Amino acid sequence: MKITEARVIVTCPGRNLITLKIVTDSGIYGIGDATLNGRELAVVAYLEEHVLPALIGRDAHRIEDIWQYLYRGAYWRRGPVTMTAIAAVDVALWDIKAKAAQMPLYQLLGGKSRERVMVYGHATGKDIEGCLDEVARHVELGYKAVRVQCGIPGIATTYGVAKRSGERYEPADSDLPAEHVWDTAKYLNHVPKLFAAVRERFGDDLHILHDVHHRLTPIEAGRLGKSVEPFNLFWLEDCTPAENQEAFRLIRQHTTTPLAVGEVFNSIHDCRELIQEQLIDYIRATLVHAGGITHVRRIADFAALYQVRTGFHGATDLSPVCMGAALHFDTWVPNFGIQEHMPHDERIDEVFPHAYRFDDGHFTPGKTPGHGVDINEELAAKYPYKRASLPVNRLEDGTLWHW
Ligand SMILES: O=C(O)[C@@H](O)[C@@H](O)[C@H](O)[C@H](O)CO
Ligand SMILES: [Mg+2]
Repeated sequence: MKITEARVIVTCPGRNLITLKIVTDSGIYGIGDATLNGRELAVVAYLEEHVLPALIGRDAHRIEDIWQYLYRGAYWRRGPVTMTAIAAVDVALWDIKAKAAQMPLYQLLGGKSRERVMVYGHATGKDIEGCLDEVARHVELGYKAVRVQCGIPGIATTYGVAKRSGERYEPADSDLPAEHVWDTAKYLNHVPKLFAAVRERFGDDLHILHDVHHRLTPIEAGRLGKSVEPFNLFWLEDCTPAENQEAFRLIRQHTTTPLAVGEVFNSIHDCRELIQEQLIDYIRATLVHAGGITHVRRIADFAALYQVRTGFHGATDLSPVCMGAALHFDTWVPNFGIQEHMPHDERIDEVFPHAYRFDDGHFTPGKTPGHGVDINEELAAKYPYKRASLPVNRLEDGTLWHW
């Protein structure tokens, strides 16, 4: 089955999303997500200049060989741009192979390990009360797990909180980076009160998750983890920047609060020690940014050896193509933990018709051959690209901090 065409589709139905479409001489085509929030056109250039011309004429069934060709053959290995480009090709080829086999992708991976996939939603609020109302709405919708984020008194803008209540949270909200201000002390004094209020109102069974978004030092993360142990969080996410994997040894010495890391990782080398030393409990690296199914399957299998479970990133800046493929992966992977779910804007759902369905706090991926997601190219063309940048973050004294 020869690759005859490979093209990138750039669209912005409410936010920029990049899709790769690979067409074969059998008429079967596959699509992959190539979206890297705030750096979209870098991936487009990488694909169009350095990858797609080399794909034409290759056998679409040789997924592993093409992956190795694009990884080892790049010379300049790893990095978010390279691995997102490779991921888009990889997921499109797995989509093709599953369609050719006339089976849903999870069957090709090894069949179902579960009937449905537990997801967590995002409850945010300008203050604790506002967040509690959003938790109540998610519980009403059937979610068994909710990520809670709220504004911090004395800090103007906080990660994860929409500008206006009820609005969708979109971090890439300006042409050039907006400047946010942060104060760790105010955050550490306030956020345990949020978890206490959630437990008080919703009891012990609701899974509570929280994203620190890389902002603490290791000892501050240890202090926070210890202070919130009474609230039995499902996980504390990105509690400190994880380039230095050893930093998590210090955190682990101080707390049993489960730790999740990895949405910014793009290869197994970013998380090998974290997994091997059991410094984390959930690995978040997902298909679109970590080299696709072929590589993330290696990460998941390695994590299984150390009882680390998957907890894929699933923000709205990852397209329905990534969500669809991830849900098939989640349905198969034996060491599944949880899947992040932020509902996409209706315009995005129209551009990307999909087979996955939400019910009672869980998703099912659908049974259509492939990953079950398509793209309406005519509709996609109606939404031209518009540059959007992620914010930067400064401490109150002006120090450039982690966003
Ligand atoms: O856990 C998450 O979903 C967040 O960390 C993301 O919203 C992240 O900020 C965005 O994906 C960045 O583009
Ligand atoms: Mg996160």
